[in-house]
Amino acid sequence: MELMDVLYDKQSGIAKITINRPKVYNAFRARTVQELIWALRDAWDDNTIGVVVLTGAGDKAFCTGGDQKARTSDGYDSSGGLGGGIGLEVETLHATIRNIPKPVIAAVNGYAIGGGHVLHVICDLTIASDHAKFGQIGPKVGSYDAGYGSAYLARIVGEKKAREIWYLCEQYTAQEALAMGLVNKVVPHERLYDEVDEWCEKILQKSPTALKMLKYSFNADTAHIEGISQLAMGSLAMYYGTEEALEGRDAFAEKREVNFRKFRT
Ligand SMILES: CC(C)(COP(=O)(O)OP(=O)(O)OC[C@H]1O[C@@H](n2cnc3c(N)ncnc32)[C@H](O)[C@@H]1OP(=O)(O)O)[C@@H](O)C(=O)NCCC(=O)NCCSC(=O)CCC(=O)c1ccccc1C(=O)O
Repeated sequence: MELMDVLYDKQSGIAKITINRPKVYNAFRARTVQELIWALRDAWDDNTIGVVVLTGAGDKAFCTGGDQKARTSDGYDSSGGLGGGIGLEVETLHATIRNIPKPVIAAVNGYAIGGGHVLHVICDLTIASDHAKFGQIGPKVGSYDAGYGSAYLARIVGEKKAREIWYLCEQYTAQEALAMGLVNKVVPHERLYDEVDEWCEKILQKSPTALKMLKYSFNADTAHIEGISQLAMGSLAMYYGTEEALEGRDAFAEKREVNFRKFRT
């Protein structure tokens, strides 16, 4: 597959996948999602690869979720990919990160917001730069991920915190994320990739079959969330066409205050 939105590099047992759309803070469009799935599948099939690193290009962002500028009145512009319900094959991307039988490390180099936050949540491990910021933003921009974004997040940070994250849509510092168990380690920004390499080296010294079975065991306990995710994305596809959701999208595009009060009648 010709890669336009993603950089993909394989070296010494490590597959590094970089979302490369820094102008939009590494937001993903349909094509980006397809390329991410392709790269993950390549790493899955390649027996020389023992660990996968997911990160974002530049200094500002890991990933800020769906590209709001590619959002039409019935979901995201799907012209660059298979599309489906919401115009992005996000369910397949999530399932691929979950099911690839190798650890996936999120190297969070900046904002991990919205659907970008969900990506790091699903990864096996997260190492964060000390200037990374974390949060969900869907209810502010007329969107939600009520699959892994809510149910699996609650497994990680607990029900109260997960509800706070979604209901208030605040941003959290890397240290706050560490305190709530959302990330494994915080390092000075300039050390991020050295630290990630060290974690990869430690993983590469371990038995691949043991790691694979452990990953499947961890996954089994939350496997039902895949079904919730399909329902969530199906409902999201219907929600995206509503005036309420479009108000969120338009307010972001027009850089103005959102007005959801009119929908509370
Ligand atoms: C990340 C911000 C908080 C950073 O703010 P700030 O530092 O002030 O920078 P900005 O000037 O806002 O941004 C710089 C530049 O980048 C553009 N940009 C940033 N994010 C996006 C984006 N997601 N899409 C398109 N463009 C983006 C921004 O417009 C600026 O460019 P200009 O040319 O100067 O205008 C802030 O940027 C921010 O809040 N971004 C919005 C993030 C967002 O709305 N993401 C989608 C959230 S939807 C969600 O959370 C739930 C849904 C979900 O998880 C999901 C599930 C399934 C499919 C898709 C999604 C999904 O994520 O939509």
